[in-house]
Amino acid sequence: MTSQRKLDLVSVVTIACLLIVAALLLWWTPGDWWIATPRASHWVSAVMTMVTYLVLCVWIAWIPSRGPSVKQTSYDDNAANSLEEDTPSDVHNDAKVVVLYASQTGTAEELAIETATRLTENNIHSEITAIDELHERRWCGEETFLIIASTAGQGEPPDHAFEFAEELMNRSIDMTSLRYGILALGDSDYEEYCAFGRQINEWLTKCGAQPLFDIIEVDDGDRVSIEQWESQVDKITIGRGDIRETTRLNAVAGPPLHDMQRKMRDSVSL
Ligand SMILES: Cc1cc2nc3c(=O)[nH]c(=O)nc-3n(C[C@H](O)[C@H](O)[C@H](O)COP(=O)(O)O)c2cc1C
Repeated sequence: MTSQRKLDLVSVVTIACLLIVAALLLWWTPGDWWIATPRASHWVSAVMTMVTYLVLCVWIAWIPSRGPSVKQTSYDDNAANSLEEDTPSDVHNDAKVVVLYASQTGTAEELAIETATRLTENNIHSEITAIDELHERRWCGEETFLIIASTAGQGEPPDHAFEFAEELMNRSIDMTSLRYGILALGDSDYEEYCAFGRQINEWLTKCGAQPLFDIIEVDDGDRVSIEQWESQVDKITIGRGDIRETTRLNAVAGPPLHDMQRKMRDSVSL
């Protein structure tokens, strides 16, 4: 329950209690209770009480507009967001992180969901989407992308990202407003180790995007690299505590795979 709801509930309960007390007093006082015209001093104190009450009501109603505002962000108002004084230096003025994934057998997608969950726990807005489903113009916006990309085939992108790699990644786009981090999944047994993640990194660098940290490569699910990624994700902060977290799952992103499913999948891919 939000604090505003709690306040509303307290107000309702208080008013109900006062009404009950008033009814009891009315019932308890027999006969005429308005026995004489009040004295002037009583009128004065009654008027002062009323004025004080009204002033208090106006003051309480005014408090929320002075307090910290809840920032609602949308893609269109990113430019309007301004750096706060307490914003850490490696952090951006965008209150949302877009988690992109390219995945053949689900590991990158699963890690994307975990990353978005982590961001949500850190009170950061996030959005998950497959890398090829993001609208083209988003790549030149003032955004922050966390990209988790695996390599398939012989150094190729996963199937769903094939066209994206062929079309968009061959274009030069102005990405100077974009900040990004990449987690490249691969297996050093393959000649083209983490090739697709590296290609994305190269493309973004060429287009002028700003890396938040060096590309992190994960060799066959290496836990240490994933923990390194998690600690980088934790460093992404907006420096404000008043932003409500929302995670939009644009993609057909099911729940994270259970260990058993993962083991089965790994044994299939071996
Ligand atoms: C058929 C196949 C081909 C792969 N080719 C490569 C490759 O060329 N380079 C590489 O670094 N890893 C390669 N890998 C390893 C995957 O990138 C790695 O297992 C990754 O974690 C899979 O992530 P995903 O489930 O999101 O697709 C390959 C894996 C499979 C099953």
